[in-house]
Amino acid sequence: MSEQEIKRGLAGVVVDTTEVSSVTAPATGPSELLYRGYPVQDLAARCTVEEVAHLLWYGELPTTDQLVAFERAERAQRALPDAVVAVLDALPADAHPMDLVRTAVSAIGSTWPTLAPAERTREDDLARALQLFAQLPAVVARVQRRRRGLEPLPLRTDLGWSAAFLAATFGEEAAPEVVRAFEVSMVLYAEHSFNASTFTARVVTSTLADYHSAITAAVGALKGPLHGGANEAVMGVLAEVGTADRAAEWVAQARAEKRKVMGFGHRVYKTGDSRVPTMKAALDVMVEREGRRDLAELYDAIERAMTDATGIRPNLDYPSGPAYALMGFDTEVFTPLFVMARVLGWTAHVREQVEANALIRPLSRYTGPERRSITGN
Ligand SMILES: CC(=O)SCCNC(=O)CCNC(=O)[C@H](O)C(C)(C)COP(=O)(O)OP(=O)(O)OC[C@H]1O[C@@H](n2cnc3c(N)ncnc32)[C@H](O)[C@@H]1OP(=O)(O)O
Ligand SMILES: O=C([O-])CC(=O)C(=O)O
Repeated sequence: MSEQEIKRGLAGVVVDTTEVSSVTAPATGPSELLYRGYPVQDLAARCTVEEVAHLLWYGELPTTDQLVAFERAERAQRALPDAVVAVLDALPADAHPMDLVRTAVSAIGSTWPTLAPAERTREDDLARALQLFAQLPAVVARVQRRRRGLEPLPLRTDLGWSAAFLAATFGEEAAPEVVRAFEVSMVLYAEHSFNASTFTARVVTSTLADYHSAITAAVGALKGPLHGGANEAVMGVLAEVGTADRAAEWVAQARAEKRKVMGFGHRVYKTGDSRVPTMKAALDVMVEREGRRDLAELYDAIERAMTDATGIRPNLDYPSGPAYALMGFDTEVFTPLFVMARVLGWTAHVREQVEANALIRPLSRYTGPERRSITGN
């Protein structure tokens, strides 16, 4: 057993099967991401987040009647429970938004009964998933407004999930192209197989722990800058580089210092993240709207400099970060936006784990001191 090859970070290890999504990343040629068989680009172009939620949870895109019922159920649950509002309001206003979101998910969980594992049903799990999907926008909108000293606004129920969130955050209905750009980002962020946060949710679920423990842990895993936190960290890169003409020199310096450039590289995709072109198109819409050619030039220059110097390609966080900035979000709120979408994938995987559970418990190779005795006092 001790002679087994160690795959640090589980790189390249297939640990289970999944029907939720597939990531194909050949050594050469284009990569592909499918949600239950559908290319993510097609879903981003043609579907709402609500339709994608239905697909991820139930395995199929909704019929017209199913969508009406699904939207009605989601809209009915948008208001936060009083207990969750009280918890959020008791936390420091300057706490990192991801800390507030993580605590909110845990607090939402406390409003549900803890079920014995044998009592757990698919219906109950899906009801919890729907509530999280419906209420996370209220949490994030509240957090964003509080950072600006603004009173929270209720989520409107006459608007779709994305439009209602943007209206509750910024106090007015967003233009249709902004809603679409945001919606595209949400569809692209919704699911990505066994990434670190989803795997975290599956590990917690594998112990038969409760639903919200798994999702709370997943939020924690997403916060790190090697994973979801990179969309926030990208803004630091753009700010440091400053202007397009400095990109090549800055990248050379980062390489010399062996610094990771946030928003670039990926554990699975080595020839490019299949989601980037779609998100870049959404960013371009925001750039045109806001008249920010300077930002687009800076973005392109850093990408070119990275590709020329290292061959390392951008991941989804690279275009998402500046797109969210142009939509008007604070940088620290970018990863909570990722949570709002990825909760769909996490909850789909939690259910899959429950339905074919095996405790996730790998082995380690001990490299500490040899067996020894306690001597003296
Ligand atoms: C939605 C998402 O979560 S996507 C990921 C978001 N994360 C980021 O953008 C953070 C920046 N990127 C990274 O740190 C990495 O690319 C990761 C963590 C995402 C994947 O990394 P791994 O698969 O573990 O590869 P690893 O970090 O070992 O990198 C392999 C080589 O490429 C280099 N490399 C990888 N990414 C980067 C980067 N962003 N900047 C500079 N060099 C990089 C590494 O330094 C390493 O070089 P070496 O072999 O000379 O030591
Ligand atoms: O798959 C990964 O490792 C990271 C990622 O791109 C995601 O979670 O969307």
